[in-house]
Amino acid sequence: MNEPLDGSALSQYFLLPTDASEAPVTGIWAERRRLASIMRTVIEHLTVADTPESELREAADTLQHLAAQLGAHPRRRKRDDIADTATPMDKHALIDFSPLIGLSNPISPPLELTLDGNTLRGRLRFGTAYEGPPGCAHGGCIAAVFDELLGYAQSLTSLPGMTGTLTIRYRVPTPLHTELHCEARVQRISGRKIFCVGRLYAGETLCAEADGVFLASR
Ligand SMILES: CCCCCCCCCC(=O)SCCNC(=O)CCNC(=O)[C@H](O)C(C)(C)COP(=O)(O)OP(=O)(O)OC[C@H]1O[C@@H](n2cnc3c(N)ncnc32)[C@H](O)[C@@H]1OP(=O)(O)O
Repeated sequence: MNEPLDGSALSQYFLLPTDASEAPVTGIWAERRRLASIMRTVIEHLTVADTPESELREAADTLQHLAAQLGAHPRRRKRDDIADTATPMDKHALIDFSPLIGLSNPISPPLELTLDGNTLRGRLRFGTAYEGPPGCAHGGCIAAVFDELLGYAQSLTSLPGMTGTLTIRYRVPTPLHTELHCEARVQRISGRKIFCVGRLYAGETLCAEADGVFLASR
């Protein structure tokens, strides 16, 4: 059974977290994002800079102090995030810690998503921390981007499921420190199975393609 998908209908299900049309985030989430952004820069410097031992020691001591300070607070419950999403200013909260798109998660590249009709579009840049072959992105990191991208595309159907199978075809090496763009869409739905396809480009160059089968919840 194939079901047609209507982009305008899909867009109302999900607020994309990094959509440029969204109002700026302020307060605690803005500070979380700022901290994550600075941490990304620290990671980049750690992986590329020829830093002297004394400065590395000083940086580690400083971060150790910060880690103890941040760790002194009680853990937030996931439910707090979900409750936050009920307020207009905190609607990003549910996905802000995603490892791929989360602006409050320093391990995210981050991948920026926007919905364009039935196509989900993404932009990202891999830093040195994502290196696989010299100068190129790690294949596992590329797969993770596709899992998120296709995963979001299937979520927009309002039949959100989990990744069952993700197949990647790596066409050419994906460069680091380069603006990349990607796209995904739902190809068809058959029972609980949602079939998605996606592509990743550096400029006009097709770097990788993905096919994903997602299984909607019973
Ligand atoms: C807020 C939203 C934001 C989303 C963005 C983030 C996206 C991130 C997505 C993820 O990373 S999800 C995490 C990675 N995935 C997993 O951990 C899934 C682990 N696997 C499972 O939980 C189950 O194996 C799964 C739900 C995928 C399937 O189990 P079921 O018991 O529901 O499947 P079942 O055995 O009933 O089979 C139903 C149909 O699906 C087929 N099928 C089962 N497993 C499959 C599979 N793995 N791949 C493809 N097809 C599969 C199966 O052949 C069958 O086809 P037919 O109906 O035609 O007979």
